[in-house]
Amino acid sequence: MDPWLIYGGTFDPVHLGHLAIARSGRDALGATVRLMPAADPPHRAPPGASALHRARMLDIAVDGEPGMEVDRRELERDGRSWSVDTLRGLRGQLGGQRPVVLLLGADSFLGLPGWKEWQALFGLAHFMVAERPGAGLDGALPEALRAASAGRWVDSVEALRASPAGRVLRLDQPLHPHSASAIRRAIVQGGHWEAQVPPGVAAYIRRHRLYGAEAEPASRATPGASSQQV
Ligand SMILES: Nc1ncnc2c1ncn2[C@@H]1O[C@H](COP(=O)(O)OP(=O)(O)OP(=O)(O)O)[C@@H](O)[C@H]1O
Ligand SMILES: O=C(O)c1ccc[n+]([C@@H]2O[C@H](COP(=O)([O-])O)[C@@H](O)[C@H]2O)c1
Repeated sequence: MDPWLIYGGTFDPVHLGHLAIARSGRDALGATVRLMPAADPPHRAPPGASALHRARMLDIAVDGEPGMEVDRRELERDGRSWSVDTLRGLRGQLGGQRPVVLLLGADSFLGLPGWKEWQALFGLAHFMVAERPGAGLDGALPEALRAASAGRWVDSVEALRASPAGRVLRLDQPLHPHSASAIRRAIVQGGHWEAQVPPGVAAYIRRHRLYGAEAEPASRATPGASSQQV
């Protein structure tokens, strides 16, 4: 059965690192990747942009990307966006046999023991983990996670296809330096940030003055150019 690949995040804002690992996950698994913005993300400060803006930026980012979709299921229910609730809902929709793969960064995976009902997650989905600068997997697992993931590590996507849940795969991909908090900081401080997000997302951030961004200076606007209005 074709795996269901889901990539949850705050995406505040979506950046090129997100898109790169979404593409890697999609290509490795040969499955559509569904980027799922959290409405009310647990374990972090409230996002700088509303869920509506974050989802629209994702729409812009995936536009024209084959095999990439935005999944709004966490925006369509009330309350905090606990992953265990999301995955149980997904299981209700897909049944128990279809492989479900949760794509996430290594920093998120290392924090798994802090997630709601985290041990139950292994019964609901596989994990595909993307390392990032400062968050590798070698020797870094907290003891509870090391114990819970022992015997679950696999080294090929075929093993993810072969069962519904419970395996962990390190995604083979180059490291990407981008981070949403660094981008938000650069916007506030007047630093360079636009090249770290897709051009349409940069335009959207300026148009809506998100994160304290200034509207694009008139001198840089191209007369007659039609930027995509979303
Ligand atoms: N450059 C990256 N490489 C690998 N994984 C990443 C990268 N950026 C984000 N991720 C992962 O994508 C998921 C969603 O990330 P999130 O939306 O929180 O962005 P972020 O850049 O980590 O944001 P922040 O800097 O605000 O924490 C998380 O699992 C995170 O670990
Ligand atoms: O369910 C939880 O307890 C939980 C705790 C922390 C993070 N998550 C999920 O992990 C994904 C990445 O989170 P973040 O904060 O790095 O954007 C996103 O889908 C969150 O909802 C989920």
